[in-house]
Amino acid sequence: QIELKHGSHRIGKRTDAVMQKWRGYGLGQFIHWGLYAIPGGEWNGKQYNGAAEWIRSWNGIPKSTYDSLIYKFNPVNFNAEEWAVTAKQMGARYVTITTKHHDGFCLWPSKYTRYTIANSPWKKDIMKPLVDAYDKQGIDVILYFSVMDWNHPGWRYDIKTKEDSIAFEGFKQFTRNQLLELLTLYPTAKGLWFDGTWDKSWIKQAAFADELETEMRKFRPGLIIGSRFRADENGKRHFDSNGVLMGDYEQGWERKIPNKIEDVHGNDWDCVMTVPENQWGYNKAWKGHIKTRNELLEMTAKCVSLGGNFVLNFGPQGDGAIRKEEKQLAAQIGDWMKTNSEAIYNCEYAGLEKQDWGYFTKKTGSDKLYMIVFNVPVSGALKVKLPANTSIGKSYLLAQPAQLLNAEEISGTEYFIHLKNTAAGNPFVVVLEPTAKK
Ligand SMILES: C[C@@H]1N[C@@H](C#Cc2ccccc2)[C@H](O)[C@@H]1O
Repeated sequence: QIELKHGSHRIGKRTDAVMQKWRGYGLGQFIHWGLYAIPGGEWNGKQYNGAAEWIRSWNGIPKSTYDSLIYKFNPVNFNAEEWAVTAKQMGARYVTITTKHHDGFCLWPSKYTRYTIANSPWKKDIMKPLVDAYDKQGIDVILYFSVMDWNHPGWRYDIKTKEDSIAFEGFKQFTRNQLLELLTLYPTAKGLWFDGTWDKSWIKQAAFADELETEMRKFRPGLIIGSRFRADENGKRHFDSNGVLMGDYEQGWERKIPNKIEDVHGNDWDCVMTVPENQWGYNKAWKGHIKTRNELLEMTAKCVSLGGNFVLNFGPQGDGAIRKEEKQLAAQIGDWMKTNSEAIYNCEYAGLEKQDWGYFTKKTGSDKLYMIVFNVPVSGALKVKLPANTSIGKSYLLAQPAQLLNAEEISGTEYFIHLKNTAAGNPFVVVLEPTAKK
């Protein structure tokens, strides 16, 4: 055990109601929107190969040239209600929205910089109508905030000189001011999703970041902050020098999903995922492998089966409209969720051996089990292994509860659930109501 002043301040999961609600969300929406949506992955008429929201950095655009995009930000088709209804129809229970991405452009009229929506042709606050619209749909809001801020003169990748140190002190106060400003302006926000915290300059701020996290939690009791915000005094991120999770949930699952329960170390976590391979901001070219509805449903089921949430990213266009492909996916996912969300919402890891046909989830606070089936075996028989003292009381399709399925006991703990219809097609859910063995 290494003595730490700025490591994790809690062992084990948070048990309060706010975090218990977070744990049961199952499915969320991520929104990446900002100036980068205007070029949309193109510059001087040429597609560039990186992530659309990194075009300023990876495409080597001069600061003043990129910054002048602010004068073009006038999203005439922005409709907060429409975004929130799209998320509602998809079945999202929470949304994470970029308030400020790495380029430093603020979607709210911050007092601490001119590089905000207030100085764009749009002028008006974007965050307030969004927070209100999602609140109205009963979807909890998490505010994404990039600590790394390429626009601010005080930002440094590392602190090497006295000048760096003086500049970065100013930047640290700017960061604190903006975070307290966001918590003040949008008091219904349930959490902060931090990004851009990997550079040495920030990693060296263990004490400052620890104090700031404590201050934010005092300012907004119940605030949810993930493992990506700060490092401990040895520079350890996500997990401190004793291997204990920093923050309230693991934020490392970006565009990747754990494979087995051991990978999540008994922590809360969510996976944030793009529809294309690696585009968070709007990219005009809907290119490379675009994940299908079934792929995204399987990712959702896999995340919930391993005790996490799945957060799907949307990158609205520069004019504020959500692209049609994303709207279609939201509707297709929502269609499936209409029938099957009982196996996703307020569900957790079932503690059963994974089988080839798909994923188990278990209703929190109940013994009810769900089998989310993606791969129907040619035998039509779905294998289930239960704990020794448990048998299957009832089994049926969630979509047709009246039609009981035959659960054949193969051995003391193994059963086959025999499907009546083995036609492949849509993923479906079988419900198991276990009972104690007589
Ligand atoms: C949630 C996602 N994190 C951001 C990133 C990144 C990144 C990309 C390359 C190397 C290191 C970090 C993406 O721009 C998006 O906001």
